[in-house]
Amino acid sequence: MAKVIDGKAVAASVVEQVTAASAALEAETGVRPGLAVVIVGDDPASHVYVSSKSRMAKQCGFNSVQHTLPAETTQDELEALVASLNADASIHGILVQLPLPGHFDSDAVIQSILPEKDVDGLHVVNAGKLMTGDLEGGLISCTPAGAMLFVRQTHGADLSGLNAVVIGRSNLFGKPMSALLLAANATVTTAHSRTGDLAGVCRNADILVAAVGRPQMVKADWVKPGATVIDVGINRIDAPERGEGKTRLVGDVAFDECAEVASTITPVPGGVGPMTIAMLMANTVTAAMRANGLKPPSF
Ligand SMILES: Nc1nc(=O)c2c([nH]1)NC[C@@H]1CN(c3ccc(C(=O)N[C@@H](CCC(=O)O)C(=O)O)cc3)C=[N+]21
Repeated sequence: MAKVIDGKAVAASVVEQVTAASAALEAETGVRPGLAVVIVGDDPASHVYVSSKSRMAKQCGFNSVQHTLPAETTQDELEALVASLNADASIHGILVQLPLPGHFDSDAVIQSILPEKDVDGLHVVNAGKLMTGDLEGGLISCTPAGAMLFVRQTHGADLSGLNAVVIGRSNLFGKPMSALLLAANATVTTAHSRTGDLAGVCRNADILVAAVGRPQMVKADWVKPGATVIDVGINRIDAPERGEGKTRLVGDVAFDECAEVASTITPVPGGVGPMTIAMLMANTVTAAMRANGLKPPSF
């Protein structure tokens, strides 16, 4: 049976470091890190995530502000809000919760955020810094940054000689994850829905990262014996065994069977999810310290 990574515990230790850095910033400059979270529309799942982000921000000692806009908000109105947050010196991090309702040009909204306040790491400037190996100068997308912390805890900082396979190629996760693994000297394959013999490709992986959005798709015979398996999927499926109409969260990995083959594996829930929020806090304190001429710790 594989070692199961406790994402909540690792996230708690990151949050502890963030809280200390935030207190040090405030003691030295009188400035509290400011995080603005913008949510448009009334998707209930999004509201759950946003409230846990606000709660965690307060726990870190941040000034946390939430802007809740109606679903009918226009592109111009949303970009005007971002512009006012860009100009607000008390705000160091801006997160626009995705997905936005269908009538928005999400990319235009994201690119309107100042790169130094883009705590999601989605601005082309931040994506470009990551792709060109400048890991210290920009802000890195929270979920891959969190997944990478698990990888470092398991394998150390140098992945020389190890094969890593990332299933998924989104700008939010797959591409930055592949870039981080490559920067750590892994030999990286970015697999996706059009990959041939996906199972065979995955069986080569010493580090297998699944971000496909298909419940329990990765099976035991896709996993190299002794591999590290990181599950980035969050899928809600029916759970009639829990009672009529009940659901539960599962990842993209068939956990029980893969845990028999892997040496280390992350659970869902309690794996990458809590780390995403912790790394958002880390990016916010990083942005606030840089804005005030201090060198942030490395997380
Ligand atoms: N601009 C933007 N940035 C994001 O980072 C972003 C976003 N939009 N939109 C939605 C997704 C999703 N996301 C999650 C964060 C934490 C958990 C999390 O903590 N999950 C818990 C379970 C939570 C539950 O029980 O529902 C866990 O995995 O243990 C999940 C999902 C951030 N996202």
